[in-house]
Amino acid sequence: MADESKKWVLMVTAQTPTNIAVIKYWGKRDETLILPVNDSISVTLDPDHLCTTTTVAVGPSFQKDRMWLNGKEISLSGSRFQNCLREIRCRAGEVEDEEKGVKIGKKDWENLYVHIASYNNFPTAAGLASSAAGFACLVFALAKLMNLKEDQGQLSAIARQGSGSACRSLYGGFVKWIMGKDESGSDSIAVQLADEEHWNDLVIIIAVVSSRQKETSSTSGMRESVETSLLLQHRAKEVVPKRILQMEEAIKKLDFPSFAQLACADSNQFHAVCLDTSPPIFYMNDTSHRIISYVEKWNRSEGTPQVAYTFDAGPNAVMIARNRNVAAALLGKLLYYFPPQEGTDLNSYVLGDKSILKDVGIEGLNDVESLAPPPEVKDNIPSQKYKGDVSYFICTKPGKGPVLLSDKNQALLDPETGLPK
Ligand SMILES: Nc1ncnc2c1ncn2[C@@H]1O[C@H](COP(=O)(O)OP(=O)(O)OP(=O)(O)O)[C@@H](O)[C@H]1O
Ligand SMILES: C[C@@](O)(CCOP(=O)(O)OP(=O)(O)O)CC(=O)O
Repeated sequence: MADESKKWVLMVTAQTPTNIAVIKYWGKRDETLILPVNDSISVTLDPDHLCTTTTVAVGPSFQKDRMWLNGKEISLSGSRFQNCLREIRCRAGEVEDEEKGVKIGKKDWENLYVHIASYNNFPTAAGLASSAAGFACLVFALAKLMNLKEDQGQLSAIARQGSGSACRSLYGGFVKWIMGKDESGSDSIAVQLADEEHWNDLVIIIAVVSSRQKETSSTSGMRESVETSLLLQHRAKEVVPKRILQMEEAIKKLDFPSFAQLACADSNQFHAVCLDTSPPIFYMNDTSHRIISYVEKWNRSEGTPQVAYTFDAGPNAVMIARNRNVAAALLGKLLYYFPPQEGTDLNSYVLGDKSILKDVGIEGLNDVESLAPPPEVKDNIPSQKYKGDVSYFICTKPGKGPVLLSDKNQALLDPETGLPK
């Protein structure tokens, strides 16, 4: 290794997307290694709208491993962080930086500490899978810094040990997490089914539903389901294996009706498993249920599915529209039912790809107020509005996998000190 009295810091910055499962992971067969009871399939979301940026650094002056999340120092003592760090360190390779005169041998990594700074461009722990993007980014960035020779699949097996769903964020587009059979977990990895260009008609609208922080984390919720739900056993053994094959086929053929039918059914079954858990777990709320009814009614009135919905362990709705025209119509309907609270401006109510607003013909709040009631419900139920029940919407699309950011200005750590900027 280079002269330790010399001050040097080597850094890598990466950006990693989050993902939403369309066939859900719910239940572990091994809690420590995070091995699931069934395969799952997800769509990676566009990192322009939802992503984690992480800078990792190494330097001889660092006294211990440290991490800052969204500007605040957090502890790395938890077993999930420790497992990821251990798995990466033991695979670290040689690194040479001629410019800085630094040479790090394989063995040197055991005596070097890392600094990690990470930033989520969306709310952390709000049910938007920050842990998925976060752990995937941590593993991806450290693997680059430490020159791991492992391929993306092997990296996904390390990210999996931070948070199960994180393994799917190592790729863009459509991703399958293969549950694997091996007790070591070596075959429980993510693979890409299709890249983000494959089905580029799809548009995704997320309704972030107002709620208190969730009472049951995914980790403890799925543990309770494994212990008490018979439906979970049936789902993992009989239902998901068939659905996985059908979903793969639907994605391959760009078959939206099948895709939507499978995604909605799987989300509903996952929430049924939560209800079948003792004591029952309620992740969705009245707003979530309303959104399901609106989408179901609209799909039925059109004769073929226009929009798929899916809900993770929380009340937020993720809606996947078959194309941009449908997404614009969907956003119009959603804004009709869930207008913003007084004092909220449109700019902070619709986030992400705001250009869809123009397609709906909405330029300001006045236009939202004058939206016509969706025709499919006019005669059936009074079209009541639920002002303030949605915190905000995010318009996005399927996106790419992790990338390295070479622009030094995007680094979150100071290149001289290795401390947050
Ligand atoms: N950028 C990040 N880097 C590393 N770890 C992160 C990052 N962001 C979040 N995490 C980890 O994930 C935890 C939050 O996970 P949690 O499952 O509670 O919320 P979520 O992933 O946002 O929501 P959900 O799992 O319901 O979709 C944080 O406490 C932290 O440990
Ligand atoms: C409902 C889900 O979002 C559950 C995600 O669970 P996590 O990956 O957050 O759980 P841990 O592995 O315990 O960290 C479905 C999914 O993403 O497949």
